Amino acid sequence: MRFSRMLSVVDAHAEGESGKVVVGGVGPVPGETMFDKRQYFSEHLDQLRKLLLCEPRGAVWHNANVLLPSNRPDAHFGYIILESAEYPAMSGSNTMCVATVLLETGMLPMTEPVTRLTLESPAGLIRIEAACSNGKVERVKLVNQPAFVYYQDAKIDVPGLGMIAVDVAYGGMTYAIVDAASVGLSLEVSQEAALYELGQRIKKAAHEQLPVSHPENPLIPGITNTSFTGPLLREEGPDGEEMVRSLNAVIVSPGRLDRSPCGTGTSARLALLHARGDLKDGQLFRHKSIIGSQFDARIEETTTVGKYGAVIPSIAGRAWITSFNQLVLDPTDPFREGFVVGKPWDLYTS
Ligand SMILES: O=C(O)[C@H]1NCC[C@@H]1O
Repeated sequence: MRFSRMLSVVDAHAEGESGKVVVGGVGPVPGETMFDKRQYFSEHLDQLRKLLLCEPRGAVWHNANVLLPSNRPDAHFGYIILESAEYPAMSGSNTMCVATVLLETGMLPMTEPVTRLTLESPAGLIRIEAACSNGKVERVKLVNQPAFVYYQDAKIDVPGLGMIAVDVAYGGMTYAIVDAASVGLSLEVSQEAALYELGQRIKKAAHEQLPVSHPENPLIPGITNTSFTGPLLREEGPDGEEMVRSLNAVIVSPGRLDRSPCGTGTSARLALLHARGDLKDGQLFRHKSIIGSQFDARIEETTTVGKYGAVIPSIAGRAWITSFNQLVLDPTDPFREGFVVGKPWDLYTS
């Protein structure tokens, strides 16, 4: 059999969120930066995203990352991020999967107890500290690109809900952040259908009523996620200092729960907590997902992005390799771009 496509894929997950890492089979992608390559890929190679993420090879809860050589001398590797309805500039759970796969497969050398590396994401450089022991990456701490708040306590009119208050912040993806209780929701898996449906309705209304544009890159997508948040709890942290703890449930397009606590959503929330004075620089923010997995986050520095005050967040979590696959496309396969049943998987146009 002569296949018309073959991709070498290492499947992984970070705190429960899928993150396939394509380590071979794509070939060179034109573009100077990873953002340039992201643009080229979305315009000329989107069939591969569908092959990886759509049925029968993928599922709506899958994400994929394509490893590429970086043109930056200060980056070990680059990667572009493929999700069900967009090519995000950055992704926390996906970055943890990429770092874990690079080190555990030997594509990059592992040093113990800590390996430091730099990856080029479409959003820019992501510095990584991987805690390693006996060949296992036990924890990935990433320092994200700056996160900032577009709108605080903005009112939007949501069909079927009326006027509600939302915050809008960027942390690598752009989030409408809503207090779950304020719209009658609780952060439990039993509420997933309501979370999906309302999350999609809120993000659409926010996208239409609250214009956003990243000051350094207007091509970065607008609001594509809704983060439903729980209350802030203050208690003694593992280092004896006060930490802040909370829950969140992120609805990723086209409408499903992020299984992880969402690294870019946590980054966006960190910017909001800083703007509200609810979190000190360096203070531990422990963010849990609806399945109970957790990321530990901190404000590493403060900075500005255009006219916005911003924070530089660090996010730490764990990832595991789950399988090694050769994904192939038989030229007689009628679904050369996969298929979806139900919700349209159109790329989100901001
Ligand atoms: O952790 C994150 O940032 C990602 N998780 C799925 C959606 C986001 O890209």
